[in-house]
Amino acid sequence: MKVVKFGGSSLSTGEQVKKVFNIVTSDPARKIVVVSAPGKRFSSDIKVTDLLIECAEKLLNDEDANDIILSILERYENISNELSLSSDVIAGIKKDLLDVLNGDKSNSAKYVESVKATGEDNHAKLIAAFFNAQGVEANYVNPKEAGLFVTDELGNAQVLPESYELLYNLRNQAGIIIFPGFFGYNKAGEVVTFSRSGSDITGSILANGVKAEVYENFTDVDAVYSVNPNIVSQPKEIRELTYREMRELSYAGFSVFHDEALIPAYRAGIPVNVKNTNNPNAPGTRIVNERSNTNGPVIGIASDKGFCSIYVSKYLMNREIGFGSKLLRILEENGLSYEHTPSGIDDISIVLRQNQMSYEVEQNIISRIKDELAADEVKVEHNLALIMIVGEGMRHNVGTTARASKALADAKVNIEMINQGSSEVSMMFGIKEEDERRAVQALYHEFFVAVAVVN
Ligand SMILES: Nc1ncnc2c1ncn2[C@@H]1O[C@H](COP(=O)(O)OP(=O)(O)O)[C@@H](O)[C@H]1O
Ligand SMILES: N[C@@H](CC(=O)OP(=O)(O)O)C(=O)O
Repeated sequence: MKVVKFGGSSLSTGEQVKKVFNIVTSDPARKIVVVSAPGKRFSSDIKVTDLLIECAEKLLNDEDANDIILSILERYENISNELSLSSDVIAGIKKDLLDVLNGDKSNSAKYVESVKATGEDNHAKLIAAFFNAQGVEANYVNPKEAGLFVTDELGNAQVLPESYELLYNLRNQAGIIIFPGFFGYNKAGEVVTFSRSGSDITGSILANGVKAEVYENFTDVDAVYSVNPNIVSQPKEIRELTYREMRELSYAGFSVFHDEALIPAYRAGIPVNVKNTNNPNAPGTRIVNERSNTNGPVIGIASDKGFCSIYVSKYLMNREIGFGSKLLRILEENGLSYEHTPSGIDDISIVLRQNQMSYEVEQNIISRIKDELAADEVKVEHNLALIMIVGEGMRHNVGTTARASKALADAKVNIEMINQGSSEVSMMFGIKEEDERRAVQALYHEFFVAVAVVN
């Protein structure tokens, strides 16, 4: 049995849904189909999920949301018309959406969650109707009925372990299962969504629950590329990656697959196959426990913007017991999570996502570190990009840091910090955001031979 997930780009029009139908029905093992809300049809288009969030926020502010409600319904109507579905389908979607929009607004965050989830929920119903109209038995399955229970972290849900056993029963259900991605239910029976792009997570949880032979994740590219194709044109395709490599790369910026989506599949030892809905015969990329092919120390280079670093120096920091834990406690007390902590003998930097930290919080942290830890110097540097070079081969290869540093120096990129991950399969470089593209292109050139770059 296979679990297949189709992303928003794969389901953005009726034509795309027809491709999905052909892919699913071409292989009887494709039994569980996880779907996203309609995504972008072209690059400047707006995802239905974004329209829903804007709509919910308008209604919470007592603003007129009629135009946006019409735009959302129009997306489903266009798809339904292209698929020649009966008008009942759209009538059902309209009723469901309006019921949720007119629902309880006393807790605004929970209200937004319910509205957001209708994107996937209604699309799953529409797609099930299309399969049935083609004479193929397919059933929409609601995550609550199936037992997909999650924590109460709104917009950042984590699966509860008991879900896996409950989801196993999906194996016994007749016909093809059309399952909405992106959300589950808390113990109180309320909708809670995963973080953005979280339908990938739903697919992985289901693959673990039903002990699938493979989790196929269909998107709009032929493979996971060794670098973001928006930075380097026609980059090298990756045939096989380990879970660990993919986790590092998706965490560090490969938006093609959600970084949290690997864990459930990994725990159950289920391979993940990233494939293209628009070219399903291409082999795609397989994510597995161990890979055989060797292609140099580096398999991929990922990057992401929006970080800052808090640099703290104090003479004899190395001898002060508990310095690190006191420092991290100050962050914890300000509700901040951190990404990396490169350190020296007398100094340490804490790298974090800067959108978590307001100006007031930043000032508070600086003065607390100075006062409570008697630091000699505290400096916050903003607008950093992190570049992650990843590859299992790096564990046994001593020259990688030198090659990367030289490539960056030749491209006139100043390295603000370096961190060798303890996993030994990754190396992180902190640089200024404005140097990101140049740096990634230089590293790609160094590790994957000369190719054309996108300016
Ligand atoms: N290393 C990479 N390999 C492949 N695609 C990448 C990579 N990094 C970023 N992407 C982007 O990820 C996109 C697919 O992810 P996403 O838009 O979330 O798809 P979906 O709609 O299927 O969920 C690609 O179109 C590509 O622009
Ligand atoms: N629709 C949700 C969940 C998702 O996974 O979407 P996509 O498959 O289009 O990335 C979002 O936009 O976040």
